[in-house]
Order: sequence, then C-alpha cells, then structure tokens
Amino acid sequence: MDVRLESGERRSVKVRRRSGHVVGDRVEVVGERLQRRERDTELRRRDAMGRTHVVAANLDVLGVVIAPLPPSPAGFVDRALISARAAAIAPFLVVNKADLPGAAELVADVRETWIDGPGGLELPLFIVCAAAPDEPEHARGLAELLTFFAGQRRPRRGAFIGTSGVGKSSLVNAMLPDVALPVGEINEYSGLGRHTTTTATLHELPGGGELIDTPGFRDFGLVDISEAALSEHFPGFREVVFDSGQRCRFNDCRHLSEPDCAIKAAVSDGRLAPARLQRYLELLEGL
Ligand SMILES: Nc1nc2c(ncn2[C@@H]2O[C@H](COP(=O)(O)OP(=O)(O)OP(=O)(O)O)[C@@H](O)[C@H]2O)c(=O)[nH]1
Ligand SMILES: [Zn+2]
Repeated sequence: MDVRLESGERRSVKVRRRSGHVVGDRVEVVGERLQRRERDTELRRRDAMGRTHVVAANLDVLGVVIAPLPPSPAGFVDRALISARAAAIAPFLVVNKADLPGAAELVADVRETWIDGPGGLELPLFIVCAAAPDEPEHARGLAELLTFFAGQRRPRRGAFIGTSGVGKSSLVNAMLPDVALPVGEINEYSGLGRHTTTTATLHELPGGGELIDTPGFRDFGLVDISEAALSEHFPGFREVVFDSGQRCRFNDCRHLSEPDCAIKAAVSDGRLAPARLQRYLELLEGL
C-alpha cells in the first residue's frame, strides 16, 4: 500500500493483507510495523454475506449523490444521511445529471424534503453535470463543490455514495484534473488499504481537500440502522427537538403512540413538518 509521509513524499510499503489498514488511516512507523492511530471516523459497509467492513477512515464529509436517472430507491437518501450522521461524518447532497429532464423537479423535491420547511437541515446541496462539467450552465455547481472541499478553515476529506449509475465515477473524474495521480495517505504516514481485489484511492484535489474513491463501496450496502440511531439521527429530530433539550418520556420512545413524545409534540405545534414524521415512520417500519 502507499503511504504519504508528513513531508508530502509518497512511499510504497508492504503490509500484511490482514493488517486492517483502510484508506484514510493515519499510521506511525513503530520498528518494522505500521501502527494505526485512533480513527476520528469510520465509514462502514455491509457485504453480500451481511458482514460489516470499515471502508474508509477519517472522512469529514460524505456526498450522497442522486440523479433524475436512475432514481434512488425509496428511503436511500434518508438512510445515507442517518448512516453518515451516526458515524459523525457530515453529509451533503449532490444532484448530478443537471442536463437531464426532471433535474429541476428533483432539485425542488430535494429542497422541500430535506432543506426547507420546519425541521429542514443545513445540508449543502450541489447541482452538477459530471458529463459536461465545463458547460457554462453547469460550471458553477462543480466550482462550488470544489470550493466546499477546499474548505474555509481547513480542507475537507470526503467520499461519494449513491446508487449505481448516478454518476459517481464521472463526478470524481470531473473534479480531478488529468494530471492528478492516485496517492496514498496522510499526516505522519497513512495507510492506503488494499481491499481484497479493489484498491481504494485517496486523491488530492487541486484546490485543496481530498477525495476517497473506493470501487468496492461506491454502491455499498448501508449498514443496518438501529432504532436508536434512526431516532437520534433522523434528519430534523436532533436539530429541532433533542438539541434543545427536549426528551420523550421514555428513553426508547419510538414516537408511535407513546405518551409525552417530544417528536409528536414538535409536529403538533409546527416545529417539525408532518412529512418528516411520516418518513421516519416508514423507515422504522422497514428496519
Ligand atoms: N446525461 C448525463 N449523464 C451522465 C452524467 N454523469 C454521468 N453520466 C452517465 O451516467 C452513466 C453512469 O455514470 P458513472 O459515473 O459510471 O456512474 P457511477 O455512479 O459511478 O456508477 P457505478 O460505478 O455503477 O456505481 C454513464 O453513462 C455516464 O456517462 C451527467 O451529468 N449527465
Ligand atoms: Zn417520542
């Protein structure tokens, strides 16, 4: 795997296949070994056998990519947002294929569902056309996305998830100039893990920030969300209710028909949109 030294120099090192390093890990050289530092965040995926793997370490942001075509399955965006928030990775949204019919409607729908209205999130939203990123009508979206990665105070490290075919690879290519080389990782030294047959890559963006691209998790199965995580991280619940110190009477309240439910109280007095509770209930049903 490749490591990036603090000096910025890159070096290839041999590690055991089962060393457990993943892309984004910070490592230190201890004698003959690379010792992993504690991770700030872990992005997990579930494989076909139902096992959970860490696919990337120390991500700051996770871009949930959708497009007019193919449509993402019902609940996908909410599940992705919840998974990111539960992992302490800040989510953002990307609507790709802005050139296709239906893009404007999708953007309106995204705003209404996640951003506007009572309980809406401060969720960065980028509207891009990865297939023609330099067309005048699409260039701004990509520029804004690159500015977001470059960060105001410090650069961000992110990755994209989304249904197969929404254009994640195209987006990565649009964000990286031709000369960009796949690089290893970080700080001191960092592990760029080889995941069985797929190689995870950490790209440095020209304007600042880093993009992790891992073929194996582009379309990864989201790990199961627990009832507790669903309630804690459902978009809007925390912002409107829990962060202002309101609690349901029962710690494990599912916000169904329990008495003294803070979520239902927020819906009845208009602080939370009823559609939010409805989407929560649909996800709860499907857990
Ligand atoms: N019209 C249009 N097509 C696009 C755009 N971006 C990507 N595509 C097309 O969408 C198809 C899928 O793009 P990919 O980048 O391979 O999608 P992906 O999300 O990486 O797909 P997986 O690797 O299967 O997860 C390709 O045919 C792209 O050319 C876009 O902005 N507009
Ligand atoms: Zn409740």
